[in-house]
Amino acid sequence: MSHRYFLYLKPLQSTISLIPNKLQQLSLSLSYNIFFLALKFANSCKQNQESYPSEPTFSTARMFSFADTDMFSRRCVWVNGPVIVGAGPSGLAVAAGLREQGVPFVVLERADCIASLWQKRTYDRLKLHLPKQFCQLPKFPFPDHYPEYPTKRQFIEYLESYARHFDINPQFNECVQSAKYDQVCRLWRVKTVSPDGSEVEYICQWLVVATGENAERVVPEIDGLKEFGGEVIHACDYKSGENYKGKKVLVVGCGNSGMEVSLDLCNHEAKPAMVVRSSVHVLPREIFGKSTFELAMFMLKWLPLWLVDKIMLVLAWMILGNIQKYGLKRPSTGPLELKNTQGKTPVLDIGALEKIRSREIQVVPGIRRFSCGMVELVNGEKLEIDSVVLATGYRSNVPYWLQETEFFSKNGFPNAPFPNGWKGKAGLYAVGFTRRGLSGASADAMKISQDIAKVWKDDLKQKKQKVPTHRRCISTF
Ligand SMILES: NC(=O)C1=CN([C@@H]2O[C@H](COP(=O)(O)OP(=O)(O)OC[C@H]3O[C@@H](n4cnc5c(N)ncnc54)[C@H](OP(=O)(O)O)[C@@H]3O)[C@@H](O)[C@H]2O)C=CC1
Ligand SMILES: O=C(O)C(=O)Cc1c[nH]c2ccccc12
Repeated sequence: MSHRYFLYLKPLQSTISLIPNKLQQLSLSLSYNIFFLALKFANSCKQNQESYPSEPTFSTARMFSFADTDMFSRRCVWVNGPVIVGAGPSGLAVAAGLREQGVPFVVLERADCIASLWQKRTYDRLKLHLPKQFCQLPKFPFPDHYPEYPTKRQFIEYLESYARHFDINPQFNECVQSAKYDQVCRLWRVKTVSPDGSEVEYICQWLVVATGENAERVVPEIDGLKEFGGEVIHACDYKSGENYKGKKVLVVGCGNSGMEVSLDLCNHEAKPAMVVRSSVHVLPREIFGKSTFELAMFMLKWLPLWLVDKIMLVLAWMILGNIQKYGLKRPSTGPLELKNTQGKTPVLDIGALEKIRSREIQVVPGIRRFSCGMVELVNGEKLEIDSVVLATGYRSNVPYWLQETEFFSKNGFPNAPFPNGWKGKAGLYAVGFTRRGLSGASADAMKISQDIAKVWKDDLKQKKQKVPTHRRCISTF
């Protein structure tokens, strides 16, 4: 189906690659002409879209490949529609919305599969900890038989079927190195590199950043970690506790990852100690049989955030008791306000607290330094340990590749506070950076696909109108 739209100008490329080196320099000036010719060509094809009667509703983005300026080493691809960077839930949701509205697109993905965070960087026993209705993407619900909290496998299968349903076929193994807006041609230039070293430049009118809040692991520098000598992994490489039986494992961090890794280690008869260096909100996953998250969202419809926070804390205290005595100090800011202001997710307890109470998970304060086979804590206590799991969180990687400083801040999140962080200038969009989980990503995705589709359709209408006018002109002569 896509063949008709992929026009690789092979003859041009091979002709040029035969030109000797000196002449290649000369032809650089020509290449801009080639570029604009290609743009014109692409635009005229867009204009003639209605002349393809058999065009499927699910059309692939038309891409025109031609020789590029960089000594012709990099293939250049014109994308007649948006480029979406990232094939996680956010990127897929935008792609689905565009597909529904007949807007072509290209999805670029550095990994060799969709949703690589879920497929490759999560542990085996992971379950979504929000109920399924908050985790499904637009226009395609979870299968009815899915449980309230789908497993990682079920979620991945859902995403695979989502991509299949909307005929989304990302360009895998293409890692975006840089993206910048070209003021001259008023288009985005997105450069990718593949594992074999081949490079491609995509040129497009719209750029959708869907690389996520968790694109890179955070690995803190801790004194003496190099001298430790034992195994040190990040939580994203932790699959299960089966190889840790009987081992003393230091889990650094007490977010949802730290808690769930510690719990999994316990369930595999390992001996975890979990570092809590500051404070943490722990809430039960359910209150009186109802999801805590759902309850909070419901209350937020009627009550101010500070009051919902107070109610949540009273309920948490009633159900969990005083957790301070186990070393789990609560932050002075309420759980929802903390999530909103600092992006720090409260822990939704799925059993770790029980293991903390029974001392199967030991809670320890911050780390002073590591030494051979040992860790020294800030209270001076020394522990012998076999392994370390760094559950120290994730960060966005946008500043490393997007050459733009107005819309995105240095931390890789949009500057504008929710709900304004989805749309920048010059066709730039961000999806899945609202710190509101998958439902936040879905809401962004719907706004973005509608916004782009509107311009796309207006453009098309204008061009359609131009054609008959032109014909009329001819007929009067
Ligand atoms: N089942 C599910 O749905 C799951 C969802 N998640 C989600 O994934 C996201 C990421 O969670 P997570 O990986 O836990 O990351 P978080 O960023 O939530 O937590 C990182 C933790 O590491 C601690 N930390 C960082 N550096 C150090 C250090 N040098 N010494 C000691 N502690 C340190 C932080 O402490 P401090 O607060 O003091 O900085 C914090 O407790 C969250 O949104 C979470 O909800 C995660 C796991 C499971
Ligand atoms: O998992 C995340 O990162 C989310 O943003 C969603 C989320 C999980 N648990 C929560 C508790 C309060 C607010 C949002 C979340």
